Amino acid sequence: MTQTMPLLIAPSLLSADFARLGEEVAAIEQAGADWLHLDVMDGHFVPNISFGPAVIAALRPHTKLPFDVHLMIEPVDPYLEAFAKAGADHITVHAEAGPHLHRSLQAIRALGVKAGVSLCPATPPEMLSQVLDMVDLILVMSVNPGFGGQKFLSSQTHKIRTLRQMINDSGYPIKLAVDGGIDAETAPQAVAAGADVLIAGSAVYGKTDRAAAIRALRTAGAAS
Ligand SMILES: O=C(CO)[C@@H](O)[C@H](O)COP(=O)(O)O
Repeated sequence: MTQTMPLLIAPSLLSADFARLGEEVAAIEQAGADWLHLDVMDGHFVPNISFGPAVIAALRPHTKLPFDVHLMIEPVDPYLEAFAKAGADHITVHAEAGPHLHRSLQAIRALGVKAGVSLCPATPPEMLSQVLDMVDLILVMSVNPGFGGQKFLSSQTHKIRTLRQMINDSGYPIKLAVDGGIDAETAPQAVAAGADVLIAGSAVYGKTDRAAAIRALRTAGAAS
């Protein structure tokens, strides 16, 4: 499939140097990123703990990039307001976290934030058929959530394709993001299947020249 939508690159802060987060955020804007992806992990929904709203609020003055906050936490509803106040532009929740996805999406939009929903590798795309009118972003996990640096699961390309079709059929302007194991080798598969946002941790923050890493992803995506 030829990419006709603008391809957005969202580096994941999870692979940044946590001792220098303010500088790492500013540097990625300079390097040409479109969004900053912030992975929030609770040690319960996923087997890792990252950071919470206080860190996000502290980083907000360091960049004008949209903050794409991915909540891998359960429960999620009690924390939505805190992440909106911290400066999130998008809040993505997991369909598997529950208890009521519809209610969570309503709450995110009521806070004036764009609403996203993410699917783990084992979750079928049809789970989203009843909420397409309520989402601005769908995030397909192409690894099991919890850690950076894992291998891209090619099995997820079929799901990306199905979701692209569902989005096009719906007529809603929903972004389709892919997250996990994205690099210049795997980006073409994700984009060819219909992704228009590439989230990448180690392939950007893991490199010394982040601008070159972002360009490499754009070039790879455009070549799909
Ligand atoms: O949400 C997650 C992991 O749970 C991702 O955002 C990873 O942080 C992506 O890292 P790489 O696979 O690109 O290194």
